[in-house]
Amino acid sequence: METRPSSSSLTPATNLNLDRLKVLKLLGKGATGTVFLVHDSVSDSSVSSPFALKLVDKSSASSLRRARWEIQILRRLSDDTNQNPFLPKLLASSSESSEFIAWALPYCSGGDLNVLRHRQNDGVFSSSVMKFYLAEIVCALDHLHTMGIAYRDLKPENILLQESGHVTLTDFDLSCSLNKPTRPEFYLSDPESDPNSESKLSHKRSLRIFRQKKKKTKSARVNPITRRRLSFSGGEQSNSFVGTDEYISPEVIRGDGHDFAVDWWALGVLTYEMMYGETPFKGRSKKETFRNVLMKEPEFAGKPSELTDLIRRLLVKDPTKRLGFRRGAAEIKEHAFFRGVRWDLLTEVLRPPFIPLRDDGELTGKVTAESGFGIKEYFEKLKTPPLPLSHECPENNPFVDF
Ligand SMILES: Nc1ncnc2c1ncn2[C@@H]1O[C@H](COP(=O)(O)OP(=O)(O)OP(=O)(O)O)[C@@H](O)[C@H]1O
Repeated sequence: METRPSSSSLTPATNLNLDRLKVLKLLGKGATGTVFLVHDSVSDSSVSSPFALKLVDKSSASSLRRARWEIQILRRLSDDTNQNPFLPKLLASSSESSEFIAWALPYCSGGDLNVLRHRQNDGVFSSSVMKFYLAEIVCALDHLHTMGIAYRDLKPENILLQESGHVTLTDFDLSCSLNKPTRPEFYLSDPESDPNSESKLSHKRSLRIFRQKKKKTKSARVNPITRRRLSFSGGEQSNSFVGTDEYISPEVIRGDGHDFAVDWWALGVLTYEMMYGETPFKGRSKKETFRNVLMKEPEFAGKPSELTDLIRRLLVKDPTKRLGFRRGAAEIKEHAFFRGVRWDLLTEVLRPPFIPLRDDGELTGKVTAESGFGIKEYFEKLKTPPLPLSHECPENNPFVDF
């Protein structure tokens, strides 16, 4: 009998049976969850449709709360009749076992934008590559904001590349539900001001000099800051203290209450990092980073350009004066840097700058249905002391990344 591919037959209503899933690979580990590439050993024994499975250990009450919230957001995104191509779909979730809460997502085989940036010459993207990724990210944020969701965790590590080379935002546990802004101009698309700046980039040359002037500091941006006050949903603003140090906005640090404009601030930080290979406000400590976010203006190497103008307008400390505050994504889409982008045709017309190589062997060769580990077995194994190195065979051992 022909077996049905697993991920294509999953729906958000499907109840995943964790006992049938086999781990092919560890995809990542964040502050709350562990993400595996898995396949269903019964319905997909030939490993034709593997998918990503995020597992969260239920022993931490806050992780559990955040996991349930993330599933709720993903379900909303999946139920939306007008699905956005740059946001993930919930494929299925498992009924909660005593130990885990788990859900399935489409596998993004291209890794994340942080890894991709480090593979570039000088560790930065060209302006045209940035335009492609930023346009897709703006579309994804626009869609979330239209649904009343502030994302609040934009950073390169959370921007994954699909097999097609297009982006997908991931990790929604810090997002929150807000009422849509009541200011009427938010819904207008009237670009009375054109924030154009005509000068050209002489970017890479000045980048080296600029970097020499800056001190190197250690990266500490994996763990989101814990909430001061839990508020997943509420009114027009949220007061919770969330985000990753270098991406956090001034209004969040001040505890002023914040809204969708925090995502446009983070877009400014992201754009800066894609351009210069480092974030604009990073200090030697969290305290110094926060002081910089509140007080320091971003430094730009080289001549002013449309790109630096965009960043400058996004990194305005006062959220009410920030690009995107008044009319949302429309203001950003109208910026000169995005001139020529066909926003309605992003998925069809543009050829993504990088297409992940399809490594079939990775999925079906070295680790097969027979050799894949069960989820529970995987975690059990982690609790036992490792074998001496001489007994390990790294090529076939999916635990090596741990
Ligand atoms: N659908 C996917 N396809 C491929 N890799 C994925 C997928 N989802 C997540 N990952 C990988 O797993 C990592 C951790 O996932 P995620 O960010 O959702 O976990 P988290 O515990 O919520 O992280 P954080 O510490 O940022 O809150 C990601 O950075 C990415 O490398």
